Amino acid sequence: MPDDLTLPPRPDFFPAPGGALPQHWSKCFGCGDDQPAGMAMTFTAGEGLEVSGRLTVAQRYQGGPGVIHGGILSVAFDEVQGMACMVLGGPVVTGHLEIDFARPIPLGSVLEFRARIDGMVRRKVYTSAEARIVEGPTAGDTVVATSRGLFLTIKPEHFAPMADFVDGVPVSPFGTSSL
Ligand SMILES: CCCCC/C=C\C/C=C\C/C=C\C/C=C\CCCC(=O)SCCNC(=O)CCNC(=O)[C@H](O)C(C)(C)COP(=O)(O)OP(=O)(O)OC[C@H]1O[C@@H](n2cnc3c(N)ncnc32)[C@H](O)[C@@H]1OP(=O)(O)O
Repeated sequence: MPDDLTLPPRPDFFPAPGGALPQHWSKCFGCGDDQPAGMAMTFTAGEGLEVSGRLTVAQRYQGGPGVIHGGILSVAFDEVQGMACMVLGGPVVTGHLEIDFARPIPLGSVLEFRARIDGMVRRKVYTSAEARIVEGPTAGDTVVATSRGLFLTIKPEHFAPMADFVDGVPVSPFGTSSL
């Protein structure tokens, strides 16, 4: 990480700690309630710049025998670190994401993710996150996976060339929540 990073303020529009965060896009595979095949993650604001996310590890997320697929875990980290960027009040996309898979995560577990912005320079937003199993046979305080991400702030027009590929009219596009 560069050493000239700054931290954004926690904005007035951000919910109080424990408050639900809106979806960023209702057709999102990670969090959208207009995406039946998706992962239906939910998010709440934490203290300071922290954001929490929850994922129930469904049977269909299996990778190795009885455990979560690493790609699914990567989606969850992408999502929660993207949501941590919501304090910026504008859109971001992932430029780089890295994951450390520290412990096996059994199917049926409920994972809690905590993420935050560690610093920014120009359009670059450096984030980190960790996951714990909060429900299930191996639940505990152990960190089961960690992640670092680089997000780039973008203009909303970034998505304009892709508009024709959206699968139908979103029922409830930006700024909605299934909570
Ligand atoms: C997915 C929908 C998101 C919708 C968001 C809408 C509203 C929501 C509001 C808040 C967000 C809330 C929640 C988001 C939740 C979940 C997020 C999921 C996010 C995703 O899942 S999103 C899909 C995967 N993602 C992509 O689809 C990106 C494809 N990609 C590109 O579109 C370009 O690649 C882009 C835009 C990344 C950069 O392109 P660009 O031309 O704008 O910028 P440029 O190249 O000039 O780089 C500027 C500075 O970043 C450095 N830099 C760039 N890339 C780097 C890399 N990889 N590693 C290290 N440094 C990198 C350069 O070195 C330079 O650094 P320096 O300033 O020091 O010179």
